[in-house]
Amino acid sequence: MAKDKRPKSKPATLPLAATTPPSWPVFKPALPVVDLELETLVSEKVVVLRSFFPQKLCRDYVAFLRTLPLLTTPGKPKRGDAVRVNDRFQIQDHRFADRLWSETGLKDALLQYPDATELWGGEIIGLNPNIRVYRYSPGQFFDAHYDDANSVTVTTSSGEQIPAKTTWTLLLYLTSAAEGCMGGETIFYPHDRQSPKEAIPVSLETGMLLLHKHGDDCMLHEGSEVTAGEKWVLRTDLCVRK
Ligand SMILES: O=C(O)CCC(=O)C(=O)O
Ligand SMILES: [Fe+2]
Repeated sequence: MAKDKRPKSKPATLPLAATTPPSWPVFKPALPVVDLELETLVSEKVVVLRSFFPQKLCRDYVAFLRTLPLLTTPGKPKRGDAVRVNDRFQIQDHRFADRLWSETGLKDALLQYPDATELWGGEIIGLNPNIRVYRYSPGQFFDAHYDDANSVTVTTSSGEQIPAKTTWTLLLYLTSAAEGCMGGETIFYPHDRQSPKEAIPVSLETGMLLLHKHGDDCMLHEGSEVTAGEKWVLRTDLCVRK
């Protein structure tokens, strides 16, 4: 199958992953700070929630994330993997995934969507416990690739473990031009080729959460090169019951 040869965003290999969840800062002020409204950028493929995190909370998060042991991605990827040059931290943390899901207004905002089950690819139950933090400094980028759907277990706040699969990628931008970060747009290519004419760039916006459909319906996309400042992103995925 041709699709299997597509460059993928690969999970970091396990020996590089941290094992003790960090003490993520509390969500202060209490979230959400605005009425969360889904804005569609590409029909059925890319949506955003602006001001998901207020600017102050983003600042607190970046200050905290700086203290984590981020690892620079080795330059040369394995065949079939996308070139990703950034610093990252990865942790399995179902408690933080659940906080992001149920203590921020995210769950309610996504469930409110009129055709929620159809749009999200099933019954949404939470976020992927595989939490990733990216820092891109000037010259760093994430080359064009597709994100895979994965099988995961979602642990709810009551401790229930639910077999799930990921359907959409979640990116939370913690910096933007407002903090001096230039470049770093997430760029989507609807026709499987990196054509500048067809590019749909999404500019960084501090506190904006972006969701894009992944798996078989994933659009080719890249994190373009950062040219000044730092781009900080939290990454997880939306999960549906399997
Ligand atoms: O950093 C970005 O803008 C894109 C990140 C991405 O594509 C990924 O995490 O798979
Ligand atoms: Fe991606």
